[in-house]
Amino acid sequence: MNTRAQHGPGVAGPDAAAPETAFVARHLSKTYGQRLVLDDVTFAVRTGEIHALLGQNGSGKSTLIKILAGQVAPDARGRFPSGPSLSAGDRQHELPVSPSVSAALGFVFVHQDLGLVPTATVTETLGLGHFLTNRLGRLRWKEQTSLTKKVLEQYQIDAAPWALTRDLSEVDRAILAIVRGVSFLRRDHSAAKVLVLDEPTAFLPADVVHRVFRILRDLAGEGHAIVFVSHRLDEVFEVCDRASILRDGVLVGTRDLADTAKHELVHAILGRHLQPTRRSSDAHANRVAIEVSHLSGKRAKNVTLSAREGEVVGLTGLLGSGFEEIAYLGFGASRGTGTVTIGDREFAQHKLSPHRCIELGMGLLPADRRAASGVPAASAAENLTLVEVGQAKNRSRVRRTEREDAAAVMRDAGVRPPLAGMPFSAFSGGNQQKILFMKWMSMGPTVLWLHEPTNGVDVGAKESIHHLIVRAAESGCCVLIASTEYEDLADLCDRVLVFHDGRVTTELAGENLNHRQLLHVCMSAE
Ligand SMILES: Nc1ncnc2c1ncn2[C@@H]1O[C@H](COP(=O)(O)OP(=O)(O)OP(=O)(O)O)[C@@H](O)[C@H]1O
Repeated sequence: MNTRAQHGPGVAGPDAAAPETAFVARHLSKTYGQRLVLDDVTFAVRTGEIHALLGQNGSGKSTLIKILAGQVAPDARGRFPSGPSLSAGDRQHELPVSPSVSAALGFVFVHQDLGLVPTATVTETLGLGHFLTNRLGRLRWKEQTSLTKKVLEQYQIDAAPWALTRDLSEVDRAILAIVRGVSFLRRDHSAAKVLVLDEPTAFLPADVVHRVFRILRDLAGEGHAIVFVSHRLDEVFEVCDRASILRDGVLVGTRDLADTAKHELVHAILGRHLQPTRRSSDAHANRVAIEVSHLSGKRAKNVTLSAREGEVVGLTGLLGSGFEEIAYLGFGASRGTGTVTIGDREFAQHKLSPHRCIELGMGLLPADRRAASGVPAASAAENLTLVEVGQAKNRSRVRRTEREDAAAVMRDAGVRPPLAGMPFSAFSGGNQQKILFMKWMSMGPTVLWLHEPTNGVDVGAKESIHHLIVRAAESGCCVLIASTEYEDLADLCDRVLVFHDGRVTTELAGENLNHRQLLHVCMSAE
């Protein structure tokens, strides 16, 4: 193992002049109000490596990246006498730098929010900063468009060059942002040497993730450096060479991943080991909680399935295979055909509405928690009691419940901080998800649909959400999880239904249910 990367916080990293060092950021501290969110971090990355930057939600990863990008100024002095600096190649700058100096030092960023202009076309997005022009400075649109077409083909993006980025699917927007970053590095005479990707795979299905990884490996092979932020540790082990770990703003170590086990990495991130969530259930003896028959929608075709009280059932497949639609059809949140039976009451799908489903004891936690689930400006307590408010005749009773119970519920679910009056938007993604989960649990549901319940949440929050799911099932709730997180499905579910082309083609349970088998079945269906 190379000891140069093993420095802790505050210890000078490798010499910037060493040939294999892509950049070193030294003595980064950042205080917001009274809170120190980065504490004298020194972060070094080599050329030709894919370097993971890991840590729980709120550990300081994005702040560090924004300092590199020139979007956030670090504190002038940390606990050490020398101020913050950034060295890349043979250039060294005191921090803060402006975004243009960051670019001149060779940094290219794909931020968490992707940074695409919604009203820009695909061609404008890819061409920005290096449009083809003639000798008079006029744009050569025809050539630019055919260049865009080639890039779209090369990276298998399903879009027209003139399409607006806001009209692309979430997946295509994410790939477009990554490809734009990559094309900066590959451009002739480009100064760009370091690609920084802040959670690029959060919304990407497994097959697309592998496509992105191939691109990243090629870039690293060409001598570029890549910083990769992710909460998905399997992906980190698959594509990264080394990992630096932030815990509460402190860089607790840099590890060579070939010499590190997953549990060691988890321990470094959390400062403790995970509690296992695998469970055994005997739900097969329980009553059927929900039955859907011949359900069809935009993608789902004639799907029939049933699940029992206390059972955890996974629905999976490649993105677009139809599994992700069932939750919304079953909850009456999108239109289709077929029937849904809850208890002994059968409903035509087109007669279902979310309001009716809630009355019947169903809940749905959608994947897009910000836009489709939580109310950002409302407090945690208000979000927690939203279902009750919708159903209640007496609003003042609800307000009392809100005041009295919210903090206790939040503590019980491990929400940090358990401040009932804090706006929902101020919580990290993982804590938002715990609040929304508890919102549904407060009505004692018989059936709970979850769509990608741990998307973008850190390894600790994921553990808490898994425990909440297990607890819900143990209390008799039937939980149906639509997800492409194969390892989680294998850990949590009694059985998993795999979709292909809108239909359930395989059911895995017992010994056959493990993440490798799930991945294999999903990919081979393709
Ligand atoms: N502009 C800001 N003002 C006040 N506090 C901030 C600001 N930006 C970030 N923070 C706080 O700084 C801490 C670190 O945030 P940061 O976004 O860097 O974490 P992160 O590790 O990237 O988290 P995630 O994995 O959720 O993206 C958090 O507690 C966050 O609430």
